[in-house]
Amino acid sequence: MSRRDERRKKIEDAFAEFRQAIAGALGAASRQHARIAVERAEDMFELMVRKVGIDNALEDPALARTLHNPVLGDRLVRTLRDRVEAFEPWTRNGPSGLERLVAESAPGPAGDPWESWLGQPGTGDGSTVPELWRIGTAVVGSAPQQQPFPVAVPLLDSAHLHVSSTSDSRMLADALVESLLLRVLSYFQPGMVHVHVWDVGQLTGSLPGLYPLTRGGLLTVHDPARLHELLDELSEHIRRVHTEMLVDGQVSLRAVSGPAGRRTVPWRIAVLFGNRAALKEEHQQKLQRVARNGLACGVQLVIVDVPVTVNSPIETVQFADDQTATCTMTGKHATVTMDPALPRTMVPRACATIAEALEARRSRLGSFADLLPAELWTESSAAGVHTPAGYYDGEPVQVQLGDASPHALIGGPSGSGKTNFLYAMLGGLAARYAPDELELYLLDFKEGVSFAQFAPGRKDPSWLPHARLVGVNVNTDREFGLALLRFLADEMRRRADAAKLHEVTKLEELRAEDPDTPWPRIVAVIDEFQYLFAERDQVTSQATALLEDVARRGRSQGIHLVLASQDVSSIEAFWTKPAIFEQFVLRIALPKARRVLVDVHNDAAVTLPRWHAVINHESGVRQGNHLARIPDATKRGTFDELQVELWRRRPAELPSPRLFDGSLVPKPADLVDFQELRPQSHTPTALLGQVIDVAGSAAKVRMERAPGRNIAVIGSLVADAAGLLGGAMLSLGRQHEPDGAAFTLAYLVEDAYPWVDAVAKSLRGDGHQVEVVDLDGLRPVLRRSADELTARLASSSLDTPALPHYLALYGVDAAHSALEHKDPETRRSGLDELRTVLRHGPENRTHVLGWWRGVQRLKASLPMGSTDDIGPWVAFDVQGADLNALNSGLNTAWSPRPRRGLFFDRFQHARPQVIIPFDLGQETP
Ligand SMILES: Nc1ncnc2c1ncn2[C@@H]1O[C@H](COP(=O)(O)OP(=O)(O)OP(=O)(O)O)[C@@H](O)[C@H]1O
Repeated sequence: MSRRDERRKKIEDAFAEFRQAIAGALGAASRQHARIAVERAEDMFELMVRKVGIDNALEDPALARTLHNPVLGDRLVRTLRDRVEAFEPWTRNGPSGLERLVAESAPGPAGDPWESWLGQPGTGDGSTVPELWRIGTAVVGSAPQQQPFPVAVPLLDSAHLHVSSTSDSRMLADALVESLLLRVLSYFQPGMVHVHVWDVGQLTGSLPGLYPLTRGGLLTVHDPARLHELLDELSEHIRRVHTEMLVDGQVSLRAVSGPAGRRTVPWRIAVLFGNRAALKEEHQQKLQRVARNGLACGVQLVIVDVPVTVNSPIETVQFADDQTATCTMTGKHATVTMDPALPRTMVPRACATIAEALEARRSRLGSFADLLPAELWTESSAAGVHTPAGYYDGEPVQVQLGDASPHALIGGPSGSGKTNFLYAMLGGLAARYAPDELELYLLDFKEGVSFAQFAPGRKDPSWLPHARLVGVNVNTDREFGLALLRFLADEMRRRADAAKLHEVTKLEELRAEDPDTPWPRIVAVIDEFQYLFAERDQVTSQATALLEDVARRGRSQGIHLVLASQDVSSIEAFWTKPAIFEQFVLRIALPKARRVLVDVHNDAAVTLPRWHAVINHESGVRQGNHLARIPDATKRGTFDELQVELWRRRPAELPSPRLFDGSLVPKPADLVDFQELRPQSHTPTALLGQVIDVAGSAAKVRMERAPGRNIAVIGSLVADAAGLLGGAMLSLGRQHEPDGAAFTLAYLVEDAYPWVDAVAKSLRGDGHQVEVVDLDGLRPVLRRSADELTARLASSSLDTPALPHYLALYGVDAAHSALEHKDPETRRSGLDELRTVLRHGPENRTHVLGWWRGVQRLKASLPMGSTDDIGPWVAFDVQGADLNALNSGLNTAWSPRPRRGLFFDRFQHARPQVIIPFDLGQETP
């Protein structure tokens, strides 16, 4: 073989080898390709099956052949196995777990089949609210086993409900809403849920089965053209809840009622049926506002076929044409089948039963006893006090005194029931708050004894443990109102000081910072308060200033005023004092009350039926009106029984309330100040009667060794003067040991003798030396005293202690003519001697306590009419102008009134004060 052939063969072999190699390579590649192609097809198959879901794939006719391709068998098995694995926890626990959960979260009518509850009125009082409400059952279509599980949705405080349907499934949507409403209505006590229905298409027709509820006011059907009215009504309700209930920073009604509290404001469920067309923009906005704020205020929306977007929790149920539904609660993979609709004939019957039960409840509820809590004295007054005072539609209507409504104004003509209202309110409060949480100061200017019940009485020894002061018959003693206001202002300052010390500003904070000190809220009631402002005088101007102070600053110190009046003009006068009036946020108008509410725009009181009241926590504007029927709280077996029960529970150490009865005149021994007098070495104090103050203190004059420490009583009536002089002498007697002082009693008018005699006997009974003289005997007494004093003055023995000597002269002016007579030897008259005693006596412990029957008569006894020697005086039936002659510049506007004296001690007082002289037991002549 030529070298050339040889080379060619090599080349050909090489090519053959190459081709073989190529062929081999190509063959391998195509095999590889075929394998990859099969694998890819299997992957694609698996992907597709997983994507459409194995359950769908199995049912898809287009896939039927592919699924039976043996090549893909493995993948199918793997997918099926994976699905079983993936669903395993769900299959094991899901449906049964949900069953359990729904049973727990949707108890009773919220979740049970209708057979067990439909037709029976509910009993829930709102203290517990089911978290879920059952609507049907669902299955997860993609699950290996189609185990059904219950489906329930959140409602009421938790979420609104949005239902959308197609025209074929709308009936199901209606049935769903009806079932849910009946579940809710049958869960709670009748009256706790009010339903509003609006249907864009029809005035009647939607939810016809619920119509019997309209009878009890539980269902309101709204005009299709007036959606705005319904939405405004709901907004107004939300606003009210915010202003009246969520006043102390709570965020929702649920938070206000607390974990165990009964709901006092009924839920409002508004059902809106649309036609899938969008609402007008204006309605959209209103609806969104209601949706946003409603849940916290017990307003629930159920929106059917109204396209909305709302920015608040909302549950959606979407019906498909095939009558199944999906809902947000279960997600789109679960297919929900609604529970069957409630039996058509039973729904109206069930609703009628609910309405009847409500009516029965309304007629049953509403007595005084219903105002009281199940347990007495359990509430804290830290943030304020509240109580129902009446009923509207069988639901309690609350009154509140707290930061938001600090003070109350009550108005109504005579006989309209103001006193009864006060009893209802005070009963409710006293039953809720223990006496260390709430103190009451009760003052009635009316003649009569409407508050006397609260204090211990002769027949009924019980008293209201919260009452610290009860004032009755104070009609002319306006000073007593002043004293109460002054006491409140002082207490307010004391609280403000304590708050400052703890670096807080409000009572609530002070209580938290200082838990060991009782800081009760104080409610001060003044019935017929207009008497306080009855005259143009100092009492009125002081009362106005004090009232303004307490009204403005009492709010933060837990001091609340409740003022009642039947008098329109007094309330009108109040309007002219806006600084005061504006603080009276709580207004209570009884039938025909005028000017208590905002007059022009709020005439609700005019048409108010008997025994009703408008309770308004918004300064009387119309939107704030709450009508309430007030139970009889004054008949036997109401407040009186409660008081006995509370009295039995009172803490042992609690003192009875101080009773101020304007018709009573105290005996010396009635006053604590008198009881506490003991013999002592320091300056004695004469008690002249009772000051008009909250503590019931005595009017006191310290009998110092100083010029002017005599006491003058001016007036025409012996009873007044004798009560005063006698009380003073008896009180002085208690401060000296027997024989530690000399007492002279001179009756210079006959009428005074019985009093003088009684006082003398009493003093002698205590072991004192008492000299009793008549007109004739006075002169020697004066002479002796004057001589003694002159001698002491001359002998510079001024500092050696003299025996105290008290001369009570009854009717000094009656002795004038006798005293004017001059002694032929000494050329001194009795008057001269009297003047000597008045001038020099006090420094030597000789004090004159004299009664003159007029200012001029008194001045006639004094040298040149100078009143220097008379420090303290008490005037009875003397006009203010005459008194100015005693102390120029005093400018006293004093209108005399029976058994009251005006007391002034220029060394002690800035202005005179009214006192009640003692009753010394003598018949008034
Ligand atoms: N809610 C009520 N239910 C039944 N009776 C009532 C009710 N309210 C008041 N009464 C009765 O009406 C009468 C007058 O009531 P009350 O004394 O409370 O009125 P008032 O406005 O305080 O009148 P006044 O100012 O003249 O004292 C009383 O006999 C009382 O028992």
